[in-house]
Amino acid sequence: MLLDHAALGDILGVDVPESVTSVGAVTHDSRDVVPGGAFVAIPGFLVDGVDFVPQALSRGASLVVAEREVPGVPTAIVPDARTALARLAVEVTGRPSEKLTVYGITGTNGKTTSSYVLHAILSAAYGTDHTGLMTTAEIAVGDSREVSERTTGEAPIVQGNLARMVDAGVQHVVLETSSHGIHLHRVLGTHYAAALFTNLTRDHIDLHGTMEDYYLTKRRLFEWTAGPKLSNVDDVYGKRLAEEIPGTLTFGLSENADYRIVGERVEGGGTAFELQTPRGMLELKTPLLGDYNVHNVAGASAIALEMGMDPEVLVRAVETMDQVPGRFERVPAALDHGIEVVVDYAHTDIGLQAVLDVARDVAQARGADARVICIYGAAGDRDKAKRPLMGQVASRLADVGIITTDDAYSEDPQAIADEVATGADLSRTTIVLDRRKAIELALSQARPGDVVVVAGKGHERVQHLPDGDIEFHDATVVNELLATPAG
Ligand SMILES: CC(=O)N[C@H]1[C@@H](OP(=O)(O)OP(=O)(O)OC[C@H]2O[C@@H](n3ccc(=O)[nH]c3=O)[C@H](O)[C@@H]2O)O[C@H](CO)[C@@H](O)[C@@H]1O[C@H](C)C(=O)N[C@@H](C)C(=O)N[C@H](CCC(=O)O)C(=O)O
Ligand SMILES: Nc1ncnc2c1ncn2[C@@H]1O[C@H](COP(=O)(O)OP(=O)(O)OP(=O)(O)O)[C@@H](O)[C@H]1O
Repeated sequence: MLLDHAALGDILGVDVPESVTSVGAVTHDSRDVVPGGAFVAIPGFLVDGVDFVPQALSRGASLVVAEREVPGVPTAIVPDARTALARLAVEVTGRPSEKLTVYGITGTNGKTTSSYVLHAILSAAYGTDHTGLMTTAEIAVGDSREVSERTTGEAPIVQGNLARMVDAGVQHVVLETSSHGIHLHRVLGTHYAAALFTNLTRDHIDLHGTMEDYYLTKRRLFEWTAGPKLSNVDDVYGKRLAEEIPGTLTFGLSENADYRIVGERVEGGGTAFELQTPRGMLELKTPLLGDYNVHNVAGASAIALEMGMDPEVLVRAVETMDQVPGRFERVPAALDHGIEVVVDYAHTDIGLQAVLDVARDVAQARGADARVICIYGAAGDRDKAKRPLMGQVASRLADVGIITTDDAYSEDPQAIADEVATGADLSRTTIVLDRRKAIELALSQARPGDVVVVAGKGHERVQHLPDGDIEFHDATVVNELLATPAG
């Protein structure tokens, strides 16, 4: 949509240089500028967007927006560049969220999984071609899927994707909404029809400073949402959210939950439970395993029901949904070899504990001698405190541990592995830095019945190493190795 000079002044609330007649696109990245588009210079954490104004102009930017004067360049000077970016992105794409039903999902854990459950329910009700998804793992615009780069992209990405969805005839969209997304105004101006809160545990303190700020940031999604709001009452912050935001309903194990989980049990390779709803009881079965996934399924179901979903359609959708990419993703080909191989995104001690608890249940169901073999590692340039804790958890919950390289970024993979190993039981742990070789070792050691957990990278397709990025997708590598005759 073309924004003229007057519209630009209204949107930005500041003087726009006289020379600017109109703008047809907006970006915060000089490399993505198109002729006639606006470039918004964000003062980043590492570099300042203003440094890239010359490149933006050389690519044909018709408007520069920044928080300070850019010498020699007519600039719209705004108090907050990210707010300006979001406002321009919403308007230039024609306010797409107002033409869609957008479901926002936030929380520390379970956002992606809950998003996939809700997407499966919506797809069953309205058709995959009328349903969209934006998550850490994938972006789905109707039937077309692409790999996602971020949980919640910058405003031009979010609004651009929503606009693509409108053009493609999508009506219902699940938008995984991170606290970065809210704090950095990536979703500002997005019209949410419904909101779901999964839980809140310690994370992202580098961005928020305190848990209180982290919570209040997530709470804003609920302040923006006029329609149905669901919160996990079993979580301390979820309970608080329901108390603080009028009209918020709850789900969980608690007796007082509006949507109450009862009778959870492992059944037919998946999980079954009853959901007591304000309008009667639903018998739900899901292929997903693990206590936490019962909460994810319950929350997604509750929000869908509050939005008027047919319960029968919902029950069928939950039962037949596909695996979530990289979240306890079972590799089918492994079963032909008598073993179970699971790829999971767990990249913290807490995540590792959750996945290994479920893996242990699966192993026990496969036989008294079945072992859990865990391949894991910690990322570089990130929280170092978790490294020995990951070693401890893996040694406590797995029979065999193989420490390997995750995304090392600029750090030495051997040094990271050594730090992880300080927490591990070295009598049952090997370090194999090459991730492919580590997986190969685990598969060669696995005996019939064993469960192999490949933790850390989940759906991701690139490994970031000090020498550069390489293509690496755990499930693909597992399949390749399983297809290679042992030699
Ligand atoms: C810590 C953090 O949030 N960093 C964000 C920040 O990066 P930065 O300050 O280092 O800045 P920069 O990207 O180097 O550059 C500053 C500006 O110059 C621009 N630039 C840069 C280079 C160039 O050639 N031309 C150009 O115009 C950039 O587009 C940017 O606008 O500003 C960038 C642009 O807006 C963001 O992309 C970047 O997110 C980074 C990539 C990131 O990974 N963020 C993570 C932590 C994140 O957002 N995670 C949450 C989910 C977390 C979860 O739920 O677990 C998410 O929603 O994904
Ligand atoms: N409801 C939940 N409560 C606690 N832990 C969970 C829950 N759901 C998932 N997990 C754990 O968190 C991991 C990541 O799950 P998921 O990707 O759904 O969460 P997320 O919030 O989207 O995180 P990310 O944005 O990092 O992908 C899972 O592998 C599992 O170990």
